Amino acid sequence: MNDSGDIGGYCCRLVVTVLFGSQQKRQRTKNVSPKRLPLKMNFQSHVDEREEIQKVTRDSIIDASVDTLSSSVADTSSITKTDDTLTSAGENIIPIKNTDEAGGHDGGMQQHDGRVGRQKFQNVHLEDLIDMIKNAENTRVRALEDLDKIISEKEALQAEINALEMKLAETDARIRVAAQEKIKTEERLLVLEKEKSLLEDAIEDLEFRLSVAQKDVSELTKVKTECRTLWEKVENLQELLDNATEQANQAVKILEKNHELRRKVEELEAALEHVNASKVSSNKSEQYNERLHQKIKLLEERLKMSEQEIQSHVQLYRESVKEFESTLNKLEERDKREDLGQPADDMPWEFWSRVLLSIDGWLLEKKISSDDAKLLREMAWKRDGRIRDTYLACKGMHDQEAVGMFLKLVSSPTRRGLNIVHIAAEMAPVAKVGGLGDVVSGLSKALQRKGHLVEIVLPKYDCMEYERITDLKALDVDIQSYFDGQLFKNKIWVGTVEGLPVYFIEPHHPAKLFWRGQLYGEHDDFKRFSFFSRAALELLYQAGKRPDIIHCHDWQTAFVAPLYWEIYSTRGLNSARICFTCHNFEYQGTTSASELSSCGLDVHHLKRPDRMQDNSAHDRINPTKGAIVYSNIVTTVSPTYAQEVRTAEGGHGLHETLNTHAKKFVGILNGIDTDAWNPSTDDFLRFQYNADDLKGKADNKDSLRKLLKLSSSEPSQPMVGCITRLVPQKGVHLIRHAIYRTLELGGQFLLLGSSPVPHIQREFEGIAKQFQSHPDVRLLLKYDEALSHSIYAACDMFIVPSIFEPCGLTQMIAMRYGAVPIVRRTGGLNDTVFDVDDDTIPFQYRNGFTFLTPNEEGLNGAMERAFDCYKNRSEIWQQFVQKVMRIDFSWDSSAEQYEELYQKAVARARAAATRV
Ligand SMILES: Nc1ncnc2c1ncn2[C@@H]1O[C@H](COP(=O)(O)OP(=O)(O)O)[C@@H](O)[C@H]1O
Repeated sequence: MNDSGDIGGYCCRLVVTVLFGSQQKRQRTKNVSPKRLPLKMNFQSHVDEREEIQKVTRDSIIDASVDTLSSSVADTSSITKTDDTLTSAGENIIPIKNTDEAGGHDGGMQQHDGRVGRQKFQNVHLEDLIDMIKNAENTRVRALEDLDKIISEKEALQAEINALEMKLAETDARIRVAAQEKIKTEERLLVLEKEKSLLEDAIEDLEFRLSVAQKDVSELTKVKTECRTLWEKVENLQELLDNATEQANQAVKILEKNHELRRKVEELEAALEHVNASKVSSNKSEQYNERLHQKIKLLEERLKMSEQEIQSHVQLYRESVKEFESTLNKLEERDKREDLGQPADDMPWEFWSRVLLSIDGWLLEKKISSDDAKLLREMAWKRDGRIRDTYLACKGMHDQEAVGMFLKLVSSPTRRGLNIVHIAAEMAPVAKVGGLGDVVSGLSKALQRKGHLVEIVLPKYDCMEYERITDLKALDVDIQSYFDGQLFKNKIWVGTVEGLPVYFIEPHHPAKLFWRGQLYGEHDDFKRFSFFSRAALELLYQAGKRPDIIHCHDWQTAFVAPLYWEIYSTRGLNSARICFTCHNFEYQGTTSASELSSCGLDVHHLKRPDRMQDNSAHDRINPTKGAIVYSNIVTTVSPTYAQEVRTAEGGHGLHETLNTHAKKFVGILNGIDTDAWNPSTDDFLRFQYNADDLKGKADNKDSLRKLLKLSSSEPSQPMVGCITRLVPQKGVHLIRHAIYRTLELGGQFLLLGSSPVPHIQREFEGIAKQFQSHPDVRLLLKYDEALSHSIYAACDMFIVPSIFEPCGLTQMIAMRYGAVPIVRRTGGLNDTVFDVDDDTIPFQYRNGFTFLTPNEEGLNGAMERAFDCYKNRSEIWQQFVQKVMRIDFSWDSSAEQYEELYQKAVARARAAATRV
């Protein structure tokens, strides 16, 4: 068993050796690239290889069998030697026995190999031999079977290789096709690029045509706008014509009066003659005679004056008619051209050259001034449509007439918007104490929207809201202005506030005039603001500005009016007309006369009853009075207040002055800045809301209650608000009473305000302390813009119980935020709030609760009616809230009235200039 097993093991090793060798070869074959070996050669090598393997295997087996047989036969006792013998049968067989032993016997074994084999062979039994041969034969058969398997595997691999080579060939072919296609694609690409560049050219061409078309459209729009402007002009002129007709009627009346006067003179002369004839020589008759002469003289003077007046009316009338006709002519011309569809810039260059030559000709012939010629030339260079229209309209006219038409282009009041400069001490939101600040910015914004150039000059206070000024910067220039006999430097800062251009003046004055931590209330306010007024005019003068209107406000800048006419107009700053608005006649800025000279005004010249002397204290001067006397337009902030101040009770001593200047005095109701005061966009509010959706209002009320630690147990508990300066004018005793009355009526009360009057401030501090942890009352004695917005939004009712009120803004703001006003019927309150129960007022205008008598009973009545409606007729109240929120309190219509006043003043000035 052992022997056969050994031989079997040997044969197995042999097969393993053969397989191993063949596998190595297979691996080598696999690694050969089919590309490098041609297909035929490859196949041949496999055949050869197969034969070689079969041969080698056969030989090896036979040799091995014989050798093994020999060695087995030679030494059956010593099986260990078999391994040494086997080593010589094949290089690939690994000896199992110790190699040292094997090595030691190597040489000797080879020498006597055959001899020993034969000896062994003779000793072997035949049966064993046959078994061995059989075994060897079996092994050989198995080896051959394995070989066949290997060969068939190899063939399969070869087939795979062949298939891969086929695929490779196919891929090569595809690559070739693809290369050809690539060439074709490149050709197509070239064609497409050509097409693209053609398309680009076409697009460029189209864009060019589009831009031309857009230009045409914009020209058309321009023409339309101009047409609209011209129609507006016609309307204006129609108005002028109406005015002029009225003036003419007046002139006729004056003429009639004149006739009457002349008749009387004649009668008197006749009487005189009669007296002379009767030769009465008594003293009495002489005196009578004298008086008659004086009367005649007086009457003749009056006659002369009224004739002059008539002349000026007639002159104005003629000018208006002429202007009207010329505008009409222009319009007709334009209409004709527009009918022909002529575009605005369609005039050939030849045309513009002719226009320029005409202007030059008139200049050389001294028919127009060089300034006018410059302006007209500039218009012609710019191919201005107006100069083209005028030129066309002048065809066939005499030179004189044509020149007149052209000059109107450079002096026409409707030629452009006005340049309006406000000089003021306040401007919301950067420097605001009260309504004045709101008016300056609100009116300016509205005028700016109407196309006017509006600029504002303010002092540069240290305590301004600087973060509300955009692009604030100091100019690299100092403006020197006169004060107290010397020149002081002023640094000029510029920046925009609410989109308006603002100049801030910072005086380099040792008294640090505007570094006081507050706008007003300083002991030297007169000095501070007279300095500022002068510096502001100096700025306009040195900047070479030619404003049409300089608008000054309240006594702080009232000095501007006399300074302008007494000093600056004679220096050349004379293009403007002065408008003065008094926001409150209670504050007039009177002071001892000597102080006036500091700003350069001549006290002796001005301290006169008809100029700046105060009407009650004759040793004092009154800047407000000075502005009334020296301004071309004087306004106040509501029609009712304008009436009130013309009475002895309401005029604060200026009623006579106002009556003397009644012709130029008018009350125009303030508006409110509806952008700044808008509950649907107000950033100060936690919840925005509008008339159609009032939920936000209730939410604001709730949130403010929590903020101020007021009771919020009853959401519908009415809240009454009041935001005000605490000064006697505002009815402080009624405000105080309203707090208690509100509690009695079951409401909550909120007061935001502070007082410049120490005893009032103290009194309210006491009340605030009393209610400091009350669930229904809170007094906030400070100025707080953000909080004011929250209070307007949270309140259901708002009280303004003023003793007098020039206009009042808080009632209008309150209504815009849905708080129903309870006000005293005075001044602007009378013009803005109409009682719900007043049958004399059309229903649609009724918007609040009013009372007339400024006492507790009066206020109680209005408050009780308001509470009753709120509590018992909630649906009506809701509608009421929506109604007041929708009222238009914008500046639009008020700005229009100012605009009209400005235009008329400017037109009068120009008419006067042409007469001169
Ligand atoms: N304490 C305050 N905090 C915030 N704003 C106030 C305060 N007092 C008044 N205002 C605001 O000042 C303006 C008052 O204008 P107005 O009613 O014309 O009164 P006046 O100009 O007489 O002070 C309003 O815009 C009001 O909201």
